[in-house]
Amino acid sequence: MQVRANKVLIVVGETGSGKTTQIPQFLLQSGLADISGGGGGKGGWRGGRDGGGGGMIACTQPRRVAAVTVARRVAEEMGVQLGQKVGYSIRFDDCTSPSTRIKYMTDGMLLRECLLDPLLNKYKVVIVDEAHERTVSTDVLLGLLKGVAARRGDDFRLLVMSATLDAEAFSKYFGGARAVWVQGRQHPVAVMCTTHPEDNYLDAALNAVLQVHCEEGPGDILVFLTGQEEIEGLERLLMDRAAALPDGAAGRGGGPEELLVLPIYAALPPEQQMRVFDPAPAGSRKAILATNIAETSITIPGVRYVVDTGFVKARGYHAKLGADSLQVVPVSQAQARQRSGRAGREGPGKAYRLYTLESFKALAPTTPPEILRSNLASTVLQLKALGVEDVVGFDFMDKPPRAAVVRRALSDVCGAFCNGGSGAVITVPFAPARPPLPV
Ligand SMILES: Nc1ncnc2c1ncn2[C@@H]1O[C@H](COP(=O)(O)OP(=O)(O)OP(=O)(O)O)[C@@H](O)[C@H]1O
Repeated sequence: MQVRANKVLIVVGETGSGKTTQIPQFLLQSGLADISGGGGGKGGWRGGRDGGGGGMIACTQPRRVAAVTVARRVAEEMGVQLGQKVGYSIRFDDCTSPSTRIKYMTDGMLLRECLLDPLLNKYKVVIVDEAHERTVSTDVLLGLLKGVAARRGDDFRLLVMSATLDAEAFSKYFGGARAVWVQGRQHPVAVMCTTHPEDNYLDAALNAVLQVHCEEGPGDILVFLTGQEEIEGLERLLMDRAAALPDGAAGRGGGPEELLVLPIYAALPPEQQMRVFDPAPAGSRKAILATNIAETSITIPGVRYVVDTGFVKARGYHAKLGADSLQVVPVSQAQARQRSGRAGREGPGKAYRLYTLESFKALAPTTPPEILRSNLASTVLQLKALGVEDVVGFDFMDKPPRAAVVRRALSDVCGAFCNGGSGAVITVPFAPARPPLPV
C-alpha cells in the first residue's frame, strides 16, 4: 500500500471519488493507525484489521460544516455512534471520546493542538483534505506537518488530498513526495456554459433556478453566490417569482411543483445551516443558496443541479491601507470544478455555469494562496504563539515576501502596545542603560 511505503503522500482523485469518507476508513482497517507497542510489524506498524491499537487518524477540513457532516456520514457507514470511534472537533464543539480513532476537524483545531503537542504524538496519520484551498491555516499547518514528518519516526504518515490540487507543486514542497491518482466513481455531470456573457449574474442565477425548476426532472438545486447579502436578496426574489409562476409552469419537466429556498453561509447559526441537509418535503425541491462554504467536501443529499455564478468573495490585502478587505472576484478553474462536482454525488447531474466557455478558459487554473493576498498580522502572531522562532524564515509553500513578514512582525509589536495588547505576549528586550541615568 502506498501509504505504508511513503511517509508523505499526495492523493489526487476526482470529486466524489471517496477520498474524504473512504480513505480514513481504509487506513483504520489496514491497521496503519495502530500503536506498535514497540515490537510490532515492520517499521513500527502493526498489521491486522482495525486492531484497536489506539492511534488516531486526523482528517482536516477547511470548514466546520464539512468536518461535522463528513464525520456524521462516516459514523453512519461504519455503523457506530458519532463521537465514539468516529468523531469531529470544531471550535466550541468537541464530539470525540477516548475511543475515537478517526477524527474530522477544522485545520484551525489541529493548529491549536500543535500548540500543546508540537509532534502531534497521538496521531499516526494526519490527512490534510482539500489542500487546494490554500487558506492561511492550511499553509501554516502544511509547514508544521512537514516538520512533524521529518522529526517523527516511521510511525507517522501525512496525506495531502484534493480533487484539484497542483500535485507537482505539492510534491516538490514535500521533497519529491509521491503523488497518486485515485480512480473516481463520481456520476457524470453535464457541464453547460452560457453562450454569451451575462450582464448581471444575480439575474442570470434567478432565471437559471426557475428554468431548472420548470423544465428539469426531480433533484435539488445548489446555487453558488458570493455572500449573505446576495443570498438574502435572491432568496426573497426567488420565493416571490416561484409563487407567481403561472399554473402548470413548475414541474413541466417532471419535477416537483413547490420550491423550497434555503440559505447556507458561514454566519448562519449551525442549526440553520444543517437544514439544507434535510430531504425536501414530498412534492417540493430545494434551491440551496450557498457561498463557497458548500464548494468542497460536502455532499448535500438530493442535489442534482448546480448553478455557478462564477464569483466568490475572497480576502485581499490593501497594501496602502495596510488592511484586509473582502472582494468579489472570479473563481479559479479549480473552484469551478469543485462546484460542478457537487451535482454528481448521488446520480448523474447538470452544472450550469453562468459564464462562457471562453471565460472559463481565461480563469486562473488554481486559487492563489491566501497567504499571498492577506494581512500577515495574525499569521505572524499565530506562528509566534506556536513557538516558531524564525517567523520570517518559516517554511511556507509559497513564501510571502520577506519584507512583508518583517513589516507585519514590527507593526504587530507596535500594535500590541498601542492597543493595550492583542492577547499574545510579545516581550521587547530592555536592557539597563549604561551608565545609569539619574532617577
Ligand atoms: N452525506 C452523504 N450522503 C449521501 N452520500 C454521500 C454523503 N457523503 C458522501 N456520500 C457519497 O460518497 C461519495 C464520496 O464522498 P467523499 O466526500 O468521500 O468524496 P471525495 O472524493 O472526498 O469528494 P470531494 O473531493 O468532492 O470532497 C459521494 O460521491 C457520495 O456518493
